[in-house]
Amino acid sequence: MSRKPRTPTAGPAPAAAAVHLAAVPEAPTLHARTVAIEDPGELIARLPNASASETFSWVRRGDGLVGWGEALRIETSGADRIRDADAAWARAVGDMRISDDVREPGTGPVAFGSFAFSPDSRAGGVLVVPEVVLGRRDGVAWLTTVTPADGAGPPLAAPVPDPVVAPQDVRWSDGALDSPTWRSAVADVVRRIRAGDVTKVVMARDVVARSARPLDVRHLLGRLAAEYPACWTFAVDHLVGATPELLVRREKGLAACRVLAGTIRRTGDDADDLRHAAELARSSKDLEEHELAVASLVRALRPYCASINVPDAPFVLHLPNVMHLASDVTGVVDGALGHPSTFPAHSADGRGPSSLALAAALHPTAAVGGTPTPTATAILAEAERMDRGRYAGPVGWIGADGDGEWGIALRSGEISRDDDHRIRLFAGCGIVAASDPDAELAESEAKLAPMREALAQA
Ligand SMILES: C=C(O[C@@H]1C=C(C(=O)O)C=C[C@H]1O)C(=O)O
Repeated sequence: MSRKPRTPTAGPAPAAAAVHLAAVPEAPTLHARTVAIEDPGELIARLPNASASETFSWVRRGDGLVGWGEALRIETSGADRIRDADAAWARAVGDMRISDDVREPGTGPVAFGSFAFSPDSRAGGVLVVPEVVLGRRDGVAWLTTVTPADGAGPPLAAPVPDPVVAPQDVRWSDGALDSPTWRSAVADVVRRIRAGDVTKVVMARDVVARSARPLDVRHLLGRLAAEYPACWTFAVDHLVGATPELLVRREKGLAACRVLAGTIRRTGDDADDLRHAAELARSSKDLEEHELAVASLVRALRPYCASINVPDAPFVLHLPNVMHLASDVTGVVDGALGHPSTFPAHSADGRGPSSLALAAALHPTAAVGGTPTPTATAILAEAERMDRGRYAGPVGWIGADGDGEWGIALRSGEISRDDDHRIRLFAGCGIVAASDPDAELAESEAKLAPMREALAQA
């Protein structure tokens, strides 16, 4: 983990504070203030034109959070990247002055975060507290500002944003592997599964897009939120996407996870799609893949929960591009089970680990790694021949009491830090003994569709 003071930007924004595990005496105390506001309209439409590293979103069906600017940044790396960030956040909120008139999940200071899939990735992990957060939930709207306690901060009103810029002349190129090479890598993995080395391996691929104009995160967010309202449309530190999969939400002592595994493509014909949905719900290949994913999630969640509810059978989640087998698993988080809260000051009742500590315990799930996890992740790292970066890692937000929501960063892309015209998109598929490499290539294309379409000009 490293301290990273923000590079100063123009305008009246306050200087960013930095934090690490030890006390940082020179860092200014931050003041987080939340006030109720009139309905701001579409949250994403209120984002100003900030850089990709200072634009934040976590929006579903119009509710959620958007943020901009950077008041505090926590960077981590290695195997403990998620737990270290959780501990640093607990300390940071302990040092803040907080005034919160609204007291809903997502009010008070929040940190948006994203973490690399692999402990070995150079992408590490990050939590950023924006200078301004705009939120809405069930008809209640609020604005939070985070400023040095002794300084003047941004005004307590959302700015009028400037026009969104669409991409132009987008050119596509291969990522680490071209399609035929990825297809044969999948065929090799199928052979290893049939030989009994492993049961399931999730194989991902990347493609690269370059726009003649710099990419405007708000364009991508707007398109994704409009087309995929059932997904969580996110932006954190250059990573942008709309994921249908919830790694874990923790709210008032209850954990909720949405596990997806088992996929078919949409045809565009409703009657055909309904027939395919029924086939998906009966397909032994997909049901087996799904059961593996649910069982591994439940195994990882059990040590933290007094009770867990697992549905008897999955439902079919219909998205515009694909349909998935889905299970919503819930659990009552219990701090008395030997995993006390990381937030003692905020959870004196011992309500157990924070949302981020739970994310650390659950990542990587079988849905994005495979089964058994250690063998599967070793095989995928070798077979994919790329660093996944933050794709398929936890992405979401955490509040001052440790509650928060963490999705799995799927259906997403990472805007290059060196070239804001360039974005790398990712998609993966669960490979089992019965997998057909051609069908998996087509499935990966269907999973790339949301981001490919969001990059379209008009
Ligand atoms: C890995 C991805 O998706 C995952 C794999 C799925 C599958 O193989 O059926 C379904 C949903 C996700 O858990 C992706 O979208 O990149």
